Amino acid sequence: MSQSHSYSLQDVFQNNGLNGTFKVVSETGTSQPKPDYVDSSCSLSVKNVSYTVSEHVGPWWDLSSFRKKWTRQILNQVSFHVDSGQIMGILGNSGSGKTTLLDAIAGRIGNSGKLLGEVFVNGRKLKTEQFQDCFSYVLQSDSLLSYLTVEETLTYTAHLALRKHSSEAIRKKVAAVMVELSLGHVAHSVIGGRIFPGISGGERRRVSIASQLLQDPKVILLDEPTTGLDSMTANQIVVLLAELARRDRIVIVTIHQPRSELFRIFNRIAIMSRGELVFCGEPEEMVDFFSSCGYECPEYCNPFDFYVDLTSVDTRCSEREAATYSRMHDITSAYQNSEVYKSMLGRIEQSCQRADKPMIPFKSKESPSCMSKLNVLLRRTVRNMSRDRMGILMRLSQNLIYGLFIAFFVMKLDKDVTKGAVQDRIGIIYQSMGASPYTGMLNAVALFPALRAIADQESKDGLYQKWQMFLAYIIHILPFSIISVFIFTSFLYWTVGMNPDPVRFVCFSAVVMVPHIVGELLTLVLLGVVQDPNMVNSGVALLNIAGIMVGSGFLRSFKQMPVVFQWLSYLTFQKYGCELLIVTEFYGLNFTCTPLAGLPGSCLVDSGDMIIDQGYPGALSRYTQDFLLLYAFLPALVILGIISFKIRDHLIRR
Ligand SMILES: Nc1ncnc2c1ncn2[C@@H]1O[C@H](COP(=O)(O)OP(=O)(O)OP(=O)(O)O)[C@@H](O)[C@H]1O
Repeated sequence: MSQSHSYSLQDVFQNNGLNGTFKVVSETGTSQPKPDYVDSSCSLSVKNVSYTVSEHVGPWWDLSSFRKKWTRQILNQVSFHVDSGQIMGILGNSGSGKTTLLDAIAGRIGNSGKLLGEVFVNGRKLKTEQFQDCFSYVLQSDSLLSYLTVEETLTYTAHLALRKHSSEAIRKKVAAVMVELSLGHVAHSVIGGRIFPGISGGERRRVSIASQLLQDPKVILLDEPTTGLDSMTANQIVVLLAELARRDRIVIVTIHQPRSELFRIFNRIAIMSRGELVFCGEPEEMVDFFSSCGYECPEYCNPFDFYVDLTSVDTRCSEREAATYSRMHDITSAYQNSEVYKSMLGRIEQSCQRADKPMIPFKSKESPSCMSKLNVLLRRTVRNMSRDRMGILMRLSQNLIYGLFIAFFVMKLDKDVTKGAVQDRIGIIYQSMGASPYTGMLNAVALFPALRAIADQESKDGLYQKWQMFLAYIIHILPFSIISVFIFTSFLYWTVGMNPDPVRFVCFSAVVMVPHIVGELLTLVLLGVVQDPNMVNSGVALLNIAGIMVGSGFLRSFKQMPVVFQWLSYLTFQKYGCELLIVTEFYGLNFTCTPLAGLPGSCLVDSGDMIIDQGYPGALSRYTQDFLLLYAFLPALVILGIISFKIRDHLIRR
């Protein structure tokens, strides 16, 4: 049943007679009558949800104990019932299982453990594939693009979620959601990030909630929405959530220890400890229940703090642990024998037994086609990046800066063999092939993890799949990669005086482009399956070092290499790239020589063709083939990336 009036903290304090200090015992009788939600348009029942995981007994280096496993109970027979129009707060100390319970309800728990129990919406049992379409889930951390405005953020999300809506309808929807969450005044402000200011933390939280509201969910789950906010802002967020609930929705929110003013904001309060529901009921029922157990909340004491402390298990020493565990256990048993518990079980049965069960209210899900999603993701990523001046500057200049180092070091290439004509040219080729992947890698590590976090969340919301974000990212970096490599090669090639043939310059640039893009692609592929960007950094660096060692033929000629390395060299892009650059630079080049006194044979090499024949026999005839094989690494890595991000779907649970 929806109610039209809105709440503010002030209203709540006044309605409840709460003027700063909290008097639990004397206030219980004066509470306002709760609305009757029995005929609500939606109900959520959670029945006997348990979750267990197997854990190794010992560390991995102690094999005998590592092989043994023990079962850990994370959730134990949790049941509760909520009707629409209600907000339920799940309280509990850290590690009590609040987030796991929310994940279990939302169907996001993954398959690392064993999940038992059932979730019903309107008395109908949810099937596995229905969870995502039924619940909206706001995670503890906001994953938003820093350079977009609030309005843009919501508009792009709406475009990803709602296909059948026209642009005008989406504009109206976004405007309505912004009004509902009081975001109108910051509609054109950028979200902001760690290095530049944007909207406040509370406003960011509201944008995250607004993104979920675009699909008109009936059930909204929020994990710690007040974490990291000052208490005033935290209270405002909870009041706002209560307001959303009053508009015919179910809101379930985990919260550490809210301020006492919020006591009557919640229609249901659940307290968790060690994976068990120690209590779940209305605030007044909670006070009565704990009083009947002999634990009266002292006057002027925050009841949330008091009851959570009372039911927590203190693990600081074994005696305290035994005593507090026993107390928690006694309270849980008392709750399971209480009228509150029985009446809650009755409501679950009532909603499941109803003959005229309403349909399950799914979120609006008119998802666009794969290409349209890719288009929206691409536009969103480009818009975000176009405002990141430092990011663009970094992308465009890093190769050039590297080119400056080389040019400054080499200065001018000589034709005289004894003055480094061969060695300096090979050095430039080695540096161009060996260092370009690093700049690509640095870009990906700096820019992609933020997008990956957003893709993780939005793919869980069913907006698109993670690999689509990967593709959008690749497409949007391509022009930057091409321009940045051309700036690098244009400067280096002509400054140091490489082979002065424009066609060769284009070939040189086209070859150097590949290691740069491969470095970025390889990093993205690994970022799909490895969470830690530092590990990815090290992995790509090592792969690149190994590749240039085996593939270039500079450190050891191919003829001298053990056969296994000769075969391995065919798997490296450096083999084809170096061979191409050697031919591009050395073919048809004639050297001069000033014989060095006391060094007979210093003038043995007189042409570039000799370098090719001796180090890379047949390279000239393989020129086109080498180009094709080099460029084949790009689509191969794109396909690997798609596979990697599909694997990520199974790896990332929350
Ligand atoms: N898949 C899992 N494997 C092993 N342990 C797990 C798994 N999921 C959760 N846990 C453990 O279950 C306990 C409850 O975790 P959960 O994140 O639900 O707690 P919480 O109440 O939300 O804590 P906090 O308030 O600190 O976020 C923790 O000790 C956590 O380490």
